Amino acid sequence: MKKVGLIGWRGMVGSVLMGRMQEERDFDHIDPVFFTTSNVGGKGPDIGKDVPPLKDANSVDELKAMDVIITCQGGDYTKEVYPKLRAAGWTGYWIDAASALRMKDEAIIILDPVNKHVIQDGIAKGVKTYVGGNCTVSLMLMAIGGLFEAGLIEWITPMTYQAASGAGARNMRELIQQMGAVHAEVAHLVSDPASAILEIDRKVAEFIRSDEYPLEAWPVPLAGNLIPWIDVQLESGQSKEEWKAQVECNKILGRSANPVPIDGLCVRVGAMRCHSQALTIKMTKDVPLDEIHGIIAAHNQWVKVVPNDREITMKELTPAAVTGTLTVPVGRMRKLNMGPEYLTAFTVGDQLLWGAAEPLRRMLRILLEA
Ligand SMILES: NC(=O)C1=CN([C@@H]2O[C@H](COP(=O)(O)OP(=O)(O)OC[C@H]3O[C@@H](n4cnc5c(N)ncnc54)[C@H](OP(=O)(O)O)[C@@H]3O)[C@@H](O)[C@H]2O)C=CC1
Ligand SMILES: N[C@@H](CC(=O)OP(=O)(O)O)C(=O)O
Repeated sequence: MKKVGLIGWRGMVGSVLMGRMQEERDFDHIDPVFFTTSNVGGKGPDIGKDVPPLKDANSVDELKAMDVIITCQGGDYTKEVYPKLRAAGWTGYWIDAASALRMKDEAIIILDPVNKHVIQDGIAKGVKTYVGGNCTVSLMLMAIGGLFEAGLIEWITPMTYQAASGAGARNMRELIQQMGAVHAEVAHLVSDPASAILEIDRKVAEFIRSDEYPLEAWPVPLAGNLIPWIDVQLESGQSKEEWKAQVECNKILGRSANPVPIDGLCVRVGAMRCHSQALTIKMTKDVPLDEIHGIIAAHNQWVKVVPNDREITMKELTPAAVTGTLTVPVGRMRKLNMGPEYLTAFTVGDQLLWGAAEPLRRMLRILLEA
């Protein structure tokens, strides 16, 4: 059995990965070795079979003994350890959730329901580095991969509504604290039917702007607010999250030399772990909506076409409905007033599952089957 080193397994993405690997019985097919940056020699997780004590995730010698390494430890760890490991002559498979290596020539971005041919080509050519894509990018491709495959996309503008989980566990906790603090500030007025709504609103607005509002993980308030900037600022005026859409999407599709233009705005909202996106798509030709539905639905087993109906949309096309599932619903599809080639769509997906953990474990399975 292949020796598979797991790093970052107790973090948020890592815990989701561990849960999925247990559900799919991935551990039956590998010899797992768990690493740590903080508790060397400690007890490994309970996965239903014996595992050795935790090994040092910074030890190149320990890591070199692995056939495959899967890491969800983060970009700083990757930047520190990966070059040393390769320089030491390690030729094993490196599977990573962090963005650090995504755009390197030696790496393939993995999303096998969309680019299994690119992955299999890579394995055949000896590529050893496989990196999960940015969450919004992977979720958009899971939703409308069929339209790309059919060559129906001329360009896309994605406008995102990204959940707190994308910023990490601390940020999720703080969002909840913020929600609670806002409520606590005006709880007595909210529970009094005779109170004036504008008085409540004024107090809430004052509180959100005050120093009392819980604000350590987030740079500015999120609950009762939104943040139209995600990640660092680039010269182009884009945020780095916005820049990733075109470069990563085209790399996943294996068409970086002839890229589909993709550009829009990324916005953080107070959802917990599901990213949503409103897409404006310029199609290469006028295709009837029912055919579009069929093309999208046939692409993979997780995408779900939601009819453009008010009741069904409100029930099925929301973060609350999708969270914790692998289903990627896409709905609100209709032709825009701009013309019959202009399609709009709205899609939602769990950013810790398809957006982070799931492509990693599926890559491991592909390697085990190769
Ligand atoms: N969050 C996201 O949406 C996405 C994240 N990613 C990538 O995955 C990386 C990891 O993200 P994420 O899982 O959110 O990071 P976490 O902060 O949850 O976990 C990272 C590491 O922190 C250490 N750690 C320290 N204290 C704790 C604690 N109390 N509980 C759990 N772990 C702790 C663990 O290392 P140790 O066991 O060695 O101490 C753990 O592996 C990111 O940096 C990013 O590169 C990719 C896609 C999406
Ligand atoms: N930046 C994403 C989360 C993330 O970790 O993305 P990436 O894997 O591209 O760094 C978000 O905030 O929602």
